Amino acid sequence: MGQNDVLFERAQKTIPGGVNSPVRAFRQVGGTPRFVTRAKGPYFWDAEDKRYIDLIMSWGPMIVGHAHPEVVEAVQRAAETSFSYGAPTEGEIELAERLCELMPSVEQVRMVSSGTEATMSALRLARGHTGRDLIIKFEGCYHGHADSLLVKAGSGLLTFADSTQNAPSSGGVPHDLVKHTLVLPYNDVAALEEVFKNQGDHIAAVILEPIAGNMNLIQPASEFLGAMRSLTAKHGAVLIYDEVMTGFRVALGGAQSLQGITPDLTCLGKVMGGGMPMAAFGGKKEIMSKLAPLGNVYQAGTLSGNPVAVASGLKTLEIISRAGFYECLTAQTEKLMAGLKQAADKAHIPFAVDSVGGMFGFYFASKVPTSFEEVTKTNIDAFKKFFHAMLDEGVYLAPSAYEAGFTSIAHDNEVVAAIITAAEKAFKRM
Ligand SMILES: NCC(=O)CCC(=O)O
Repeated sequence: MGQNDVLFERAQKTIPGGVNSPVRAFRQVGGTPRFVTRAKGPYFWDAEDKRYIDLIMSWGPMIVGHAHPEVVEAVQRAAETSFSYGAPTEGEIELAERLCELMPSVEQVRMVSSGTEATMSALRLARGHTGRDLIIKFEGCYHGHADSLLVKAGSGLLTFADSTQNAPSSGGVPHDLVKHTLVLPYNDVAALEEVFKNQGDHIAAVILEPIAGNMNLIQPASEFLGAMRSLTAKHGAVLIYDEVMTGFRVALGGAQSLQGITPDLTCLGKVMGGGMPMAAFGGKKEIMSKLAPLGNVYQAGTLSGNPVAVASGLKTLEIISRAGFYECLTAQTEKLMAGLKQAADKAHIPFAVDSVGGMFGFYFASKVPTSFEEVTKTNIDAFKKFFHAMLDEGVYLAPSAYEAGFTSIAHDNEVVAAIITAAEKAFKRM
């Protein structure tokens, strides 16, 4: 028994399933989760001191690489002045100003501590603003684990549960609550038009991942986004872009900057905190001013705008704003995906790839899927074999075929070449 097995056995005694978030548990692929001891740049080391090239980067946040010296210094400096005040600081204003500058649709922003809090609060705000209850979400999109959003949800719910029923994806979620959640297929314009035609004036909000990253990576068609923007505007519903995953990862201005869409509200997290518990939601001032203490929509948090997390976020945003950052990140990620595809082709394995900025998807299928249904038809057994062969070779992929992958600016030519060499060996072994 190795040290990872020892720790996993010990963890399961006091932590349900041995993990603090289900996607870490290797449930789809089998085997023992790796217990991390340290990380630097594109690498982390496990409890057996084996080094891995990290291709999840904490599921997105670590876009400048692990333990970037400038971020570490900023965090240390902030930590020395206390971890939390529960009172406002100038750093919060600076971070809010920076977020509004980088995403012009965000006129005002409020900070929270996790992506779940951001989407949950945005939804409450949209309902408070419109005085309506109904919301629309899309199959396979995951917006954190707030009750209303756990219907046909992606991420861990797609990996572990039966997400094929139009019922709560999780136990503990009242049917009475999710009856206000309408679920439509991603990229289905006709379904969207139909719902707005019949119930448009009762819809508070449409929430979506503008590039879905919780059912592998799925891109939206531009007609789908265009229809969504015009239908929500016409019927007075709030369009919520959940950019927790895509914000500052696919481009400096998020997916909305690539798509030319101006949402009413945007949810942010992951990269904006540089790996600290930090998230935000923001958008039109007219809507944001409905929040307490100005308006009657309540939302709060002891650690919201936490000074250490603000320092980490501000420094991370500074680094990613430097000239050439996204050009380099995008080129390296594309090079990686092209290399993986070539290696699979050589081994005659049906394989497709996609990427946007520093976010990628690969699929054991002959073409890139465009919907939740297509993703569930990809070859999961082939994925499992590939996952374990890559793990043996020292490359850590998301332990599920239903999650996107993430690179960082530290994934340079040498690292990309090492991943491709590992993949050539892995495909041969399959
Ligand atoms: N799709 C997975 C994630 O975004 C990470 C959050 C989690 O642990 O569920």
